[in-house]
Amino acid sequence: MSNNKTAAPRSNVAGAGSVLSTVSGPSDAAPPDSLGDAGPLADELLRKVAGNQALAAQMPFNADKPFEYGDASRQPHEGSSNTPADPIATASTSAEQNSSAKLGDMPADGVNRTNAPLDRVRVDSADQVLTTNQGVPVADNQNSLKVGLRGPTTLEDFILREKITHFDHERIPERVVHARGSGAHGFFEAYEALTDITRAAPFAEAGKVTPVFVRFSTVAGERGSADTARDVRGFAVKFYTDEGNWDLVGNNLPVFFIQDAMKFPDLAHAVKPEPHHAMPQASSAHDTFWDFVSLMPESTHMLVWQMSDRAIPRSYRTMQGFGVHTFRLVNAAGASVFCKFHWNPVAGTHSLVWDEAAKLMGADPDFHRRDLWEAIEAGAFPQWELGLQVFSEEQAEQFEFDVLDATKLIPEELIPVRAVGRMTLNRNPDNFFAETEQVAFCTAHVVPGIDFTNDPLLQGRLHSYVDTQISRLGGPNFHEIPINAALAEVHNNQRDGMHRQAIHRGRVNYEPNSLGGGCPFQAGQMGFQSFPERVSEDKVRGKPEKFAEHYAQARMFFESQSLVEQQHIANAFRFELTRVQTPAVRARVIANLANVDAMLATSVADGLGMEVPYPSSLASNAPMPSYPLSPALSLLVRPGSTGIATRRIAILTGDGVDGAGIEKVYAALLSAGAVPRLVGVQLGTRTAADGSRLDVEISLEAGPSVLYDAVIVPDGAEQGRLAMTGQTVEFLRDQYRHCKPIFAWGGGAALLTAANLPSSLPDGSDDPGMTVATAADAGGAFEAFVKALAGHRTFLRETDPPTV
Ligand code: HEM
Repeated sequence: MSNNKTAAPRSNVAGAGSVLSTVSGPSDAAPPDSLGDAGPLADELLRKVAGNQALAAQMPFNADKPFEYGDASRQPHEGSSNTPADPIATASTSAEQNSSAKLGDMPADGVNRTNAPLDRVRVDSADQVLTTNQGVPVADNQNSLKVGLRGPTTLEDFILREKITHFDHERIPERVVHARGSGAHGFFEAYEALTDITRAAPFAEAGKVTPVFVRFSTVAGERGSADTARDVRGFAVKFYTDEGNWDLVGNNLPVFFIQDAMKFPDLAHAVKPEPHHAMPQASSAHDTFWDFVSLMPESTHMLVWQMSDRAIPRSYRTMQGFGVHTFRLVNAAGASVFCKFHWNPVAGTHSLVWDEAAKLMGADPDFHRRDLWEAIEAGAFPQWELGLQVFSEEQAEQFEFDVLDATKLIPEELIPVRAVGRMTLNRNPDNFFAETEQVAFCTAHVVPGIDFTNDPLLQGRLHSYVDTQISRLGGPNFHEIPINAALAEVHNNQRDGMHRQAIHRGRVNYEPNSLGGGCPFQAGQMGFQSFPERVSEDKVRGKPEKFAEHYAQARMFFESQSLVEQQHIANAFRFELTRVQTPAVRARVIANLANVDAMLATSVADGLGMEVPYPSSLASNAPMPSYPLSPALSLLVRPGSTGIATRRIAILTGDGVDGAGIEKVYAALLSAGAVPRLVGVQLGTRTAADGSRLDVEISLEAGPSVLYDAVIVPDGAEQGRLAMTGQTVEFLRDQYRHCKPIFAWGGGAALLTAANLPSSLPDGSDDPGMTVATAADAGGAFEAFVKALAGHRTFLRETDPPTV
């Protein structure tokens, strides 16, 4: 590496002058030759960063600038430049960039409906006098009232008693399922009017904007459990529509374990910690879960999904969402079609690998919560397209499966997904408890234009949610909690109950009446009208014949996966069943898998040291349907369109590194929206080879490999010495093992050698995720690294069992 301090800056980095001025090293330091040949991509990125003071301010090349772990600390939630005080302004900017929508357009009455229910109740206590809950100013919040300084505390001390009493009652029951979650505000914007198929308000016209609140969750773990457990993720969206709240309470998998609500309590009991010792936490890898599902072959399709990488998403931002059930859409004329709802992430579908997910549970149990929060704070607003699969009842009758069976999906190749709008999450909650914890979703919350089908799982859900919320939220009035309150006006004759907030006036709380002006009146045709489906059947307990086929779609799903995804599924079954102590349970699961795919059953059985048992008997005599492969079911077909934005990159930094080279790489990554971090053995200032100083932002101990999507090992004569620290070697080996892009230039390559990382793939071919360059070639190599980063991972590195 050249460190020519007297040379003039090279022309291709001259644009970075304003950034370079923040360097605390010698003022005559010139950019090094190594990255001077950074190439057009890096040049363009550097030009961007040079003109962007906000980015420049994030550069860690000034020893006086304090840095803390976490991006949120750089962009304070309140009043940050990325979080305008008026979220409508944010929404406008974002929407204008993404479409022709006019989100700034307020209704004629000028009411900001996006935040109205929350604005009413926001409290900011800064610079205010401390009071009791009765508004009495508190003179001393440090000392209780005593008889003498060393005497007993008086019962009279109402200030102490009020404070402690409130504290004693601060916890409410957690959700019986989906207890662990994270929420965000945003808006949905329709691409076009869908009035031909539904009168639902969000689809009334192109560009129509509807505020939303979204809560993502895991299912099995308790409220304080880790985010990256292998689990289904909840994906619940509350649309605050002009005609009341519509809750689309979905998951990130399009099918479910069971067909009938009757079995839901059993399913939840089986997967939750076992009742005698309350273990394991947030894990399906235990006997009671697999015992139950092995006896419920209808769960087989869902199990293959749950063992897939979809159950360990990289981020909430990179997972799909599904309404799961078949719903009805109804237009103003009363005509109805069936519909399945899909959310497709603009950032693409990306997942963790299991070893990484397991390590993340310790390294950062809040990994997904933090990721969502930081992305929104940083202005990288997560987005999803809403897609509809619309089909008629006549079409449904032709399908080989029953659309009322939630263990089946409709292949996209059979009914295409039509993109109808986009959801953007652009504001974090102000208060976790008030918003994310108290939000109450319910499948029964539909609006005119959306209706139910007879799916027996959905029908049970219609009851369950409000029922549980009455106990979780302490009575029947939780619809008045601001996060749950409709933006549409609410008028009815319901009164009283625990925690009633509204003060209804007048003597009339019944209808019809003549004393209150007859109000509120019924809306008739304007109101919600259930679709008048004709039903004429015997009352029975049972299921239709098509519900009895449990394996064909599981086979379609498995065989539509790429080889690496198939291997991950087999490995996940092996892991979970290895944790199962009862051999008969393992055998039953594999007997069910034998009906899905022989390779899958054999692979899992091999992994458990078992023979493949005889396939379990089928519940239906009808021939098993044979579905064509459905390529849309692979995660790999949705790379997304946000490039490397929000990816986290560790730059291993020791003394004697190529300081100017690091600075250029850092600037280029920042400019592309990525999140580079200088990672070192410990915090403090490092002196680069050119004498400039670099502030290590996080230590290897506090910022282990799993927190990063990629690693860069810059040039430096002493970089190889970093390998003397076990943490560095572990860091690099985990990056390699988790198939992440690795970029080293110049002396940095010595560290890869010291960590014993293979230089080629197991089959001997070049590893596209491993970019090693001489100092002179580093610029071009950086582009290759960025390409690998956009491609996420190099799964071809994987061996089973791992050799690294
Ligand atoms: C009969 C079947 C089901 C029953 C009885 C049931 C019941 C429940 C209950 C009691 C809760 C806690 C609600 C609360 O305390 O606010 C819940 C949460 C949730 N359920 Fe279900 N569930 C069922 C099936 C499903 C299915 C099939 C899906 C996905 C399509 C789903 C998605 C969710 C989600 C996303 C949440 C969390 C909502 C939030 O973030 O607050 N559930 N479920």
